Amino acid sequence: MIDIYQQIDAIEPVSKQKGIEALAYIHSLTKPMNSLGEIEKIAVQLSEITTDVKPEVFPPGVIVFAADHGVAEEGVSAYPQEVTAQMVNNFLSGGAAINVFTKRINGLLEIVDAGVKTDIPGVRSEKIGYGTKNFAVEPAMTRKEAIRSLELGMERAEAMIKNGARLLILGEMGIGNTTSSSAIAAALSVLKPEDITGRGTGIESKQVAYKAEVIKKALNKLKPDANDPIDVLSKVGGFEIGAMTGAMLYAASKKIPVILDGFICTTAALVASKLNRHVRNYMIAGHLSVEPGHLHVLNLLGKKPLVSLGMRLGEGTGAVLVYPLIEAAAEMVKGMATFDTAGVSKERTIK
Ligand SMILES: O=C(O)c1ccc[n+]([C@@H]2O[C@H](COP(=O)([O-])O)[C@@H](O)[C@H]2O)c1
Ligand SMILES: Cc1cc2nc[nH]c2cc1C
Repeated sequence: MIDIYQQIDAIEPVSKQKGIEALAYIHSLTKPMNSLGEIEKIAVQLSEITTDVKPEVFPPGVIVFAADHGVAEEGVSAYPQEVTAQMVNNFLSGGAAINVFTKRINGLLEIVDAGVKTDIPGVRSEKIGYGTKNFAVEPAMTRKEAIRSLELGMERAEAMIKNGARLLILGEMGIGNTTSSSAIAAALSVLKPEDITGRGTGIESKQVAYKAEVIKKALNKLKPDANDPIDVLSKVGGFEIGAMTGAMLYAASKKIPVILDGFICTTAALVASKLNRHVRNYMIAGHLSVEPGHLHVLNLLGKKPLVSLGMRLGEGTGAVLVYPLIEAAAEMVKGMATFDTAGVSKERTIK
C-alpha cells in the first residue's frame, strides 16, 4: 500500500550540483558553446532529475487514464459521453493515435480505466466510480475518492517504473475533461474561467461562453479551497486527472522525468505542484496545445513548451511526439566525443 502523503514528502529537490557538472561536461563536447540550444538545457535538467551526468530515459512508459465526467450532462463537449468508453476500446485494439505514436518510440503503454461510466472488458479496471457527479449540481467526488485517484496514479506509476520505464508520460481520455481542467485551473489561481475556457473537442464560440458560465457558477457554489488542492480535485476534478497528478508525484519521488502533454495533463501537473513545491522541476513541457488555458497553466508552472504543433488531442500524444528530442538530449551526452578525445581545437581565448 502506498501512503500518498509519505510519497509526496519523499520528493527531494532536484540536484543543482549534478546540473553544474553536466553543463561543464556538455561544454567539453565537440560543438560550439550552447549551439544545441534547448537540447543542452534538457540534458542539464535530466541530470538534475536523475543525478546522473549521463542520464538514461529509455524506455519511456506511457500511462493513459480514462474516466467520465458528470459535467458532460451540461452539453459542454462536442462529442457524446459514450466516446470515452469507445476510445478505450480503440486504445485496446491499437487503433488510436497514442498507440501509433507510442509504437514508433518503442514505449511501454498501459491503459487504465479510472472511472469510465460503463464496464469495458479487457481493460485494467481500477474504477473509482462510474463517472464523476455533475459538478454544476454537486461536488464531482468525495474527498476519499480524490485521495484514491492520487493513490491509483501512484500505483500505476510504481508498476510502470518497476517494469523498466526510465521516463513517464501521462495521457488521458475523458469527454468533458477540459471543463473540469478549466475549473481546476481557475480554482487554483487568479485566472478567470472565461480566459481559460476553450473549444475542447470542438464546440462553437457560443457554447464556449456557456461552458465558462457553467464553471463560474460551479466555483461560486462549491467554493473549492485554493489552498487545498485535494478539495479542488474533489469538487471540480476528474478521476483521470487525479490519477495523472498521483503518477507525476510518484515519478518525482523516484527521480524519474515526466514529459507533460496538453491542457488536461498540465492542469494535473498544476495540482501536483500545489502538493509539493519540488515536483515541477521533474517536468518537461512537451507541446503547446490549442486549448487557450494551456499557455496560462504552463506559465503558472514556469514552463516553456518545446514545440507548438496546433494539436489538441490529449491521450499523451504531444508528449510522445517530443520524446525523441528528450532522448536525443540524453544521447548527445552519452555519444558525443569531447574536444580532447576527438582532437578538435577549442574556442580561441582572446587575450
Ligand atoms: O490535450 C489537450 O490539450 C486537449 C485539448 C482538447 C481536448 N482534448 C481531449 O478531448 C477530450 C476533452 O474534450 P471535451 O471537449 O470533451 O472537454 C479529452 O478526451 C481530451 O483528451 C485534449
Ligand atoms: C474521437 C476522440 C478521440 C479522443 N482522444 C482523446 N480525446 C478524444 C476525443 C474524441 C472525440
